Amino acid sequence: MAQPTTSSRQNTVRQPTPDRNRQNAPRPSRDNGSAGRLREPRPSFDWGAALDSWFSDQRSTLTLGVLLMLLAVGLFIAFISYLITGQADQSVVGAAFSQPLAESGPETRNWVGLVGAFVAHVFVFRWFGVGALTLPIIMFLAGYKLTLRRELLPLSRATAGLLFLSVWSSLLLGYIVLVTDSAETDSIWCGGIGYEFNVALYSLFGWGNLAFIGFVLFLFVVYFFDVRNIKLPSFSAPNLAGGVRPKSPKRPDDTLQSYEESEADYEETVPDYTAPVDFSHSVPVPEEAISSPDSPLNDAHHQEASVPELIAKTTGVTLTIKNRESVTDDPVAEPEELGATPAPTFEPDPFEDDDLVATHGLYDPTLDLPQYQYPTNDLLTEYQNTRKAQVSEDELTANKERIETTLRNFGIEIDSIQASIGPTVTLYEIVPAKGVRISKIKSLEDDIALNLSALGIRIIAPMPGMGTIGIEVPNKNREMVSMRSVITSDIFTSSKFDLPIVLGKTISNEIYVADLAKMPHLLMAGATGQGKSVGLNVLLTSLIYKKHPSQLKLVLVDPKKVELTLFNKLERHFLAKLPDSEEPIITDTKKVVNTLNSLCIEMDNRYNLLKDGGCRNLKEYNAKFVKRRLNPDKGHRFLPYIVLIVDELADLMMTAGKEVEQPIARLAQLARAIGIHLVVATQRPSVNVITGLIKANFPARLSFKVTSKIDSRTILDTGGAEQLVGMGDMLLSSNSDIIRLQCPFVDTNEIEDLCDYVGNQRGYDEAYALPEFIGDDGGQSDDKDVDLDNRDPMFDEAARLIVIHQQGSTSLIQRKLKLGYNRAGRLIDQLEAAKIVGAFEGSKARDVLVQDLQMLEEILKRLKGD
Ligand SMILES: Nc1ncnc2c1ncn2[C@@H]1O[C@H](COP(=O)(O)OP(=O)(O)OP(=O)(O)O)[C@@H](O)[C@H]1O
Repeated sequence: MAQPTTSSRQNTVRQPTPDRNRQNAPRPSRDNGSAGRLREPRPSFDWGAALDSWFSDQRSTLTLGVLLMLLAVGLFIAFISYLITGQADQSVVGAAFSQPLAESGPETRNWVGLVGAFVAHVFVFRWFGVGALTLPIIMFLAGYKLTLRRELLPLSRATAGLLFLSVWSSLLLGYIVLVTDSAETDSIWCGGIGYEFNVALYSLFGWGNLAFIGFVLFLFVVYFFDVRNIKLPSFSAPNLAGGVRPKSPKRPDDTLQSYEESEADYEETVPDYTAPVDFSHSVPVPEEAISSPDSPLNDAHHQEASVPELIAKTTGVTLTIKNRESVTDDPVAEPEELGATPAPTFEPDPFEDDDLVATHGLYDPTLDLPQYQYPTNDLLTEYQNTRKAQVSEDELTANKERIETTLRNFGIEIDSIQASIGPTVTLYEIVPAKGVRISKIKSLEDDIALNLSALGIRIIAPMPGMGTIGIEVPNKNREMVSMRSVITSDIFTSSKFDLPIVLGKTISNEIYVADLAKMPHLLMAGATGQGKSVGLNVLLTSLIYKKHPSQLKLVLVDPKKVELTLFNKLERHFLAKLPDSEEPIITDTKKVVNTLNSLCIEMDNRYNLLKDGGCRNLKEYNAKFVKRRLNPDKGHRFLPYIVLIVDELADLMMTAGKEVEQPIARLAQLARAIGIHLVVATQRPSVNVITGLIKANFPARLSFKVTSKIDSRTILDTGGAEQLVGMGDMLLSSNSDIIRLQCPFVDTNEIEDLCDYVGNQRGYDEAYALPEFIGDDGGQSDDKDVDLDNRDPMFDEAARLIVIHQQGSTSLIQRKLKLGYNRAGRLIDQLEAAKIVGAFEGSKARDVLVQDLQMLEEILKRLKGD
């Protein structure tokens, strides 16, 4: 049987507290076994946390951001002014310290007064010359980022570049001023740094100074632009007549994400193949059009272009397109021009091109919703008077004496006993006298509990890694661990886990944060009213506080129909659902089965994507996608984590049995690598609910108080959970370690505020769509009477898309044409009726019945003629 332990494990972090670390030890004295006084370590002010919380407050960042931008504008004006009027101001600045300010002020000619003149004198005259102008630019960029939470330019890169420019321009201008002997009049342009540098070295190297300055520039270019990424052939971009490009895209980073952007207008212009293009509109191009070595399309960037753009490039026909909606109406889309063979894949993948990162920067999924604000701490209640467990010295002494007496009555002598007070229980650690067998103490568990007349005694014999025995005794007055106290803790805020969940406080008051991604699934049990729902809310709250909606999707299954309803409001941010379902939270058993199967399809799809991308797991895959190494036109996309929460497995197992068990087990077995994680809760941890198949695939298990030792064994493989004291008191078992935790408390009104806060922000158009899954009974498409005379306006475009991709999938239409599920579904029905795609075949994509665009155009013409 697994030995209980309180040791930490790989995927958890605990707040180091003095007593667990045995350094500052706020423990009772060991002398005579008498109760010691528990001393609190003196709290020291935590600057890091204070700064963090200051920066997480939007008011602070807004104030600082606006201030920085105002300062930047002021400085910029002051510097420009100094470059014009600086000669005159130099004497004023020089005299500023020797004469009253009232006299210096009016003499200043700088547009920003004496202060402007003074600051400019230092930065421009003393230091960088005209290069000082970069400083206000950097400040402005930083202020803009703080204010609007988005970047005008990548800040760190721009800062590095601009700082280099300021120093380098100073050096170069310093050289020019020196060799032209114009320091009297022009040293203001180069500043003191550049001039003094050149003066110091000129006598030694002469014109070698210039060579040095040139070399510095060379070094900068080599490293800043990382020449390894520059592919020489791409320097000579093909110069084709005609083409389209987006009119001044707002941000390069936005090329792959346009959820919040309106469609850009397009104008006829000189082709610019390096300009970012919205991938969501792009489709692959027939191979012939690309594979030819002298094809203008044989370049990484060209894959990003849309069909008409590509046609324009291949044929030389120039399109004038105001809006992409009109693309398919354009008569130039002659299929012959494109070549007849549809070949949706490219080999080798021209996307393997670092230039994309150099041009667009790294892909940032959070730019899907750039204005998204993470929830603030004040949404959670700060409970007063509940901060510390109240265990009096009398209680400690009494318990110690009773433990000692009880043990002595059974003939067990002890050397010492000491206590650590936790939020719910106090741990008495006993060092038994030499020769006492530990199994003897363990066997007396019930007798000791009886003598201490307290529920919830748990004996840990021996304490792992120590020669001691632990006895946990519940406190008379327990501490309520508020959600706010754990969410705002350093350990949680600074956690770098992929899916950090804060599970509560340990016996030694350490905050316990685990990584759901490493668990990788969690099975939760607990009799009714013991804190399971609160536990699930805590878990969800942790994730929502830490994750951006683009990084995490939740699938919520709630057969009880009441527990998770509040999370409805997160539909367009965090929730994922089946495309045809109305409700984002799944309550109906049939739908649950479909959802689980749909997740299995998502899992298979993700595995295929990983295989295509040559990655072993989600992290590697996303990292590669972020570096723009995976081509979105080949179906690659940033994959958010998916967390499936099932509140009440028992209900489902009773009604659907195997239908539920199998997909859950399959997901639990395979889904960890592709970022799908399961949290399954049940009131009834009996073997027909937590079957062997399910249990075997959930290594991490959490138990609130259960009603019997058998239940405890079912969930934890050991007793103990029946002795918990309720209200969030729980045991976590993972990798055969068992640890007792007090779950934080989060109330429904806090959840409501949190969901309102997130839900009221701008979100995606709809919930994250899981793949279609239709069970044996078919389920959808009740009326198949499709009227082809009444075709959707996007019919032609959808047909071309399907034929070019040779993939009859609704989600392809949805994604590429940016349509809702229902409309895409109607389109696919119409395409089926027009015999362009085949019939629905369960989870497989439909067959495409039309082989090439030429055939398709004939069908379309016929349809129009009818
Ligand atoms: N971590 C906690 N700290 C303090 N009190 C708690 C905690 N968790 C639960 N409680 C108390 O226990 C009550 C019941 O908790 P909860 O609703 O989570 O139980 P449950 O196990 O989900 O019950 P059911 O299965 O019937 O829904 C809460 O209303 C709250 O008063």
